[in-house]
Amino acid sequence: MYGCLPFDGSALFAVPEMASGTAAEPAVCPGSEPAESIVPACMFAPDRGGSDDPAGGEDEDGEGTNGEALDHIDLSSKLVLVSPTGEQYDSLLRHLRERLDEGCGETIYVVGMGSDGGDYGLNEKDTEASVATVRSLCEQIEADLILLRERTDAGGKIQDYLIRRHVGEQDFLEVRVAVVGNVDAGKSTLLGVLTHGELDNGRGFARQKLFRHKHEMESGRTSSVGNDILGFDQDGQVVNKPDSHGGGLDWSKICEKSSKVITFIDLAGHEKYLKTTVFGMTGHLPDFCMLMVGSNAGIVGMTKEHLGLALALNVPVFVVVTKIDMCPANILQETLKLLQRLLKSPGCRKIPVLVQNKDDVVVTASNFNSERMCPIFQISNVTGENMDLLKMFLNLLSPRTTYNNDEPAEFQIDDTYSVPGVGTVVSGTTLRGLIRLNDTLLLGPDPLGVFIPITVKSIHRKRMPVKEVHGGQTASFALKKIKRASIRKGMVMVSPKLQPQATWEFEAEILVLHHPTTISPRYQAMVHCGSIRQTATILSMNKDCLRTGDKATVHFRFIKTPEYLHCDQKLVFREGRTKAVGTITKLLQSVSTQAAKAQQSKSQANKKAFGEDSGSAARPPSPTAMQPAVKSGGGGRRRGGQRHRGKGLNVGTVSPAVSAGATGTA
Ligand SMILES: Nc1nc2c(ncn2[C@@H]2O[C@H](COP(=O)(O)OP(=O)(O)OP(=O)(O)O)[C@@H](O)[C@H]2O)c(=O)[nH]1
Repeated sequence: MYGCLPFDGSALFAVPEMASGTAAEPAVCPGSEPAESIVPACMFAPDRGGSDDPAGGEDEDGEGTNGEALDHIDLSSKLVLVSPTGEQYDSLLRHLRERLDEGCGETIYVVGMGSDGGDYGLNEKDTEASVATVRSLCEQIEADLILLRERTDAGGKIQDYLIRRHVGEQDFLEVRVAVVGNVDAGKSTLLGVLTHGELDNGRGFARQKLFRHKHEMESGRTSSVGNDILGFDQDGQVVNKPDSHGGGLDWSKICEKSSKVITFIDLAGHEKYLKTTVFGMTGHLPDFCMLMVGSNAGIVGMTKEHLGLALALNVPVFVVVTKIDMCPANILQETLKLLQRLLKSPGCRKIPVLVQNKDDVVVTASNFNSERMCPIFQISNVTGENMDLLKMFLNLLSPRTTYNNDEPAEFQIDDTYSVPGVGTVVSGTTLRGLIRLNDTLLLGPDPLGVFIPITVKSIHRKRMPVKEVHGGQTASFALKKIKRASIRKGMVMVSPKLQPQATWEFEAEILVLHHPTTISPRYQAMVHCGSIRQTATILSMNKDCLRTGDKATVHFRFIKTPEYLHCDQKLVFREGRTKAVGTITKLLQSVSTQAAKAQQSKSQANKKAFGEDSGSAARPPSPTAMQPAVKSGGGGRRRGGQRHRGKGLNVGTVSPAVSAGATGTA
């Protein structure tokens, strides 16, 4: 299970040693002088062939430059686009369609390169003919063709194009980028500069536009999960136009004009707000993580912590080094050197790549999904240096979640609101499937594990009313006849076809990243899993105790309410400085829907009998009513994630009984 984590322990949380052979050390490109041996982007250019790719990353599926080699029709020559036969044309069309599906509607297409070992590059006439073929393919698919870069090789011209499928007038591609980094790294400032198009003054001017709470305004620190959007039109130009009076942004206008919208999930840098940062990383499902590092401060504070979190959750990371306007050259070099050591260390195993020009942007963006590459930008929010490279890179990022409208719908709730005149509104992310206006979904689980039918009365995407949303898109729904108080973060709305069940207990394979002493059964800490955030107790594990760096199979139980979980979901288990990451492997005690409903009717009948107010309905069940023997230890978790001493939790008797009697498990 851990094979899939690009992580081998707590190495990130100690001062990293110089990487010893974790990544190839290719020669530095002439003309570039990056710090020590940061890999120049040209090492990733497709024209170097697979064998000397420092990522060891020849195309996993054996495809050539434009994905040709999969069927029996030979498309390997660079000349195939010049004048393809009918069969070749159909095959090219099919492959392009597949690639657009994989890339959620986008792909980078290279003209003038084959995979048959011949010289790269085409003469003027062949280039023109090839581009005409690609243009015709794009017309068939209803996609735009945008030239990204042109270069020459032995055989002539090579051109890289962005092919982007047309989206409906109200539609746009959505990419979510989590913004993390230590306090003062310049996160909010960069977002202010990107989304409002005005440079900073070095004294907090740009970030003022983003602060959401009064105390943030006063302290200058981000405490909440903030969302900011940056729209790009078909040609990759930024469409954000702040209001000339208040400086605000009209999200609907941005979305209307955009073919791609980047949503930044601005997360707090201060350790005090780590809980919110973890929630943002797990609950808001970022496609990518932008790790910000102040060039003058270097790798300090929460930098490693945030990087570790992104790695544990398998979110590809790129780094933005800020404040290069005020940083002496030697300090900047030192920061880059430490950064590359950290990225190449055994705990990370990334390949740092310095992005210095537009070519580098194209190369890094087209290879970024490999997860091992880590592009590094050096920018100034004050002078705007290299901001164009960062914007170009953002425009080339494609969402990582592919969606299939035929799958049953699942929507995870990460926030709730009471909107005057509208009622209860829930916001979150559509994990899969398609949700349309007036669809009936099941909302839950409530504290008894029950899901109730609910009709979607209105849908908003980025504050814009829409008729449907699909997998990978965030949205908010107005819900009728339900109180905000009865909905909590972590609940879901799913298609009735899924027959959802809530789970009290689950098994996960975890890796302890850091713990000051040892973790043993009865230890309690906060489980973050998707938008679920609830304390859970360790009931048992396959080792006596766990220390930093240990892996184990652990049996957890939520202390308050059952949750809707899936196998293979990633989780973070944390309390103070203790951190573990893992993957759910088994759902152990799901709530039987019938039993939960019976319990619900019983409690409603009791309430009527005793004349109780309906507001008190949602009380968590006594665990003994739902399953054998677990007591919550007298009401909830103790502070500080301490082990529960004493009688409250009879682990010895619970575990075997639960495992054996796990009826209705998934
Ligand atoms: N000279 C210079 N100053 C910058 C740059 N980027 C940010 N600053 C300044 O650095 C300070 C901190 O920036 P913030 O954007 O608040 O930092 P942050 O990472 O969002 O901090 P938290 O919200 O607390 O996590 C502000 O005074 C900015 O004006 C830059 O590129 N150059």
